[in-house]
Amino acid sequence: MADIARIIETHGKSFIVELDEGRRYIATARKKKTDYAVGDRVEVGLINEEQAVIEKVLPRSSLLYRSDEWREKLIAANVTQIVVVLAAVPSFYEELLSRCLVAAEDADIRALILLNKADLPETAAAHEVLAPYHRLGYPLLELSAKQDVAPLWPYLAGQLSVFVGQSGMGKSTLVNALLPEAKVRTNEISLALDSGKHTTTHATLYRLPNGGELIDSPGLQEFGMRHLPADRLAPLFPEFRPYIGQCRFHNCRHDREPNCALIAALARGEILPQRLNLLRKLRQECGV
Ligand SMILES: Nc1nc2c(ncn2[C@@H]2O[C@H](COP(=O)(O)OP(=O)(O)OP(=O)(O)O)[C@@H](O)[C@H]2O)c(=O)[nH]1
Ligand SMILES: [Zn+2]
Repeated sequence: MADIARIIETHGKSFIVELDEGRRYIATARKKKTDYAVGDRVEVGLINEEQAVIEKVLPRSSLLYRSDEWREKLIAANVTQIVVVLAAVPSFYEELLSRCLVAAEDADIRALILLNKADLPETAAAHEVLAPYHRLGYPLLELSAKQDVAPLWPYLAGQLSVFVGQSGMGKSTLVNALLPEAKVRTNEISLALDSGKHTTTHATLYRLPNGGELIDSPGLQEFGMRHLPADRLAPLFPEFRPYIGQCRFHNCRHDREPNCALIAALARGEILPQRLNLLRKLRQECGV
């Protein structure tokens, strides 16, 4: 009978899987075309004390992935929350945040906007930029990973959270502060699996002392969403939902059409220009 395990680390085509009782194995996929993500529950065949083969993936409650022109890349499976780590310095891409929020809506999971480096004086200006997103209904938490991560604990309890962020936002500092036994980060198996590669691009799942779990994913610079059908995009912006179906043309691109409900809402100051622009951009990326 096959054993059920969870993927807790991904290293390219190699994985570390953990059985429910806690035993860990290095695993590879039976099939050539691997499409597994950290957080996936999988059926495995055990080869010996250290190695296993992944036979198949079990149904996922959620899946986060990104796609550019050429390929799709899985970010994490079965997560219940995406934590977008931002900081005032270096500056962050507001559009990347918005894309993460759209991805969270699509995956039907929570999103938390985390403004790190609150000890820096530039944080007040960054907070101003983020306040409109908070008004859309997304929680916004300000803290300093270097000083105190305690305010974050209540948000993580009972959730499987994936931390995403651009390089330099302090994601590693944050994860290390949440995991006092940070030596797990550089366990020997992981180092062996990464050897010979220029960068460590792996994602890792950690258990937190308060019952939550977190996935530390590689730095995110781009978030392509070509996989989303154009007609499904607008509802992923919660503040656009009241206007959907109100445009004159049912296939409105919300671009230059007359009697577009979103353009009218923008003119009345009811929606943000950068959000409508992102919707248009995502539609264009889909080729519509
Ligand atoms: N002032 C201040 N600096 C911080 C804080 N958290 C992290 N930093 C600094 O920000 C820089 C980047 O932190 P990292 O944790 O390496 O950032 P990262 O997001 O993991 O970036 P990559 O490793 O490039 O993916 C480091 O110099 C940290 O010391 C904070 O709360 N306050
Ligand atoms: Zn329209």
